[in-house]
Amino acid sequence: MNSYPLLVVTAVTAEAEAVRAGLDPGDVVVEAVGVGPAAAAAATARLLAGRAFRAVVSAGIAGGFPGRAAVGGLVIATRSIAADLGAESPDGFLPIEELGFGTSVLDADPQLVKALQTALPTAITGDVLTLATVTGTAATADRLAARFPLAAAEAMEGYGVASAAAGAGVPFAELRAVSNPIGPRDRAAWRLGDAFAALRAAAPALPTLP
Ligand SMILES: O=C(O)c1cccc(C(=O)CC[C@H]2O[C@@H](n3cnc4c(=O)[nH]cnc43)[C@H](O)[C@@H]2O)c1
Repeated sequence: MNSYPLLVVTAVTAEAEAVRAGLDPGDVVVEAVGVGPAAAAAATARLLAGRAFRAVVSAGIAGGFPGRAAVGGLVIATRSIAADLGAESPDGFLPIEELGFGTSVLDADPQLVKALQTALPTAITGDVLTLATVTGTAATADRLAARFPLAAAEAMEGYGVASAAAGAGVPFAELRAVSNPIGPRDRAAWRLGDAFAALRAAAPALPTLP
């Protein structure tokens, strides 16, 4: 492990506070960087340009694919995938790879994934989708589940944070606590308290990351 601090970025302050509540002061730098991939990428790039960090973790709450990730549970990303980066066509969605403009898939650092798995043995591991629009219908949920058979969760920042990390040459990981099932929008049913409690309980694993 190098001596630089770990950077943990969340979307909103409530997520950052849940992570900080599980840490000793000074263990890790935790910053809220905004909602969505663009805000997350821009703010993370700025943070990485201003100070040396040994790694960056995108952390926060997420939707879980029913039958793959339970509400209140944790998901460690193997890959962060920009699921809506591409083009629609009459024959279905065309990812950016098929348009010839780069990649929609960014791998998490294998050493960070392994360290998170060791420290958080009850967490599940899978792909985490990044979307600019929260899924709110059964049809979209089913379509995403079929397109991404290894996806356990969706959130709005991971791919943006991963892009900034790749640009800075810093290892990246994503850790999510599931607040709601992915499907028909029912904001009142989001279990924010359970997800924040899971984030807080997971936080002591963060300073152990290489
Ligand atoms: O309403 C509140 O009190 C509140 C407190 C803290 C956070 C929120 C958010 O809405 C956070 C937005 C954040 O959550 C991720 N997220 C959660 N569920 C999903 C989902 O089903 N699909 C996509 N993203 C989800 C996302 O990363 C947002 O940045 C509210």
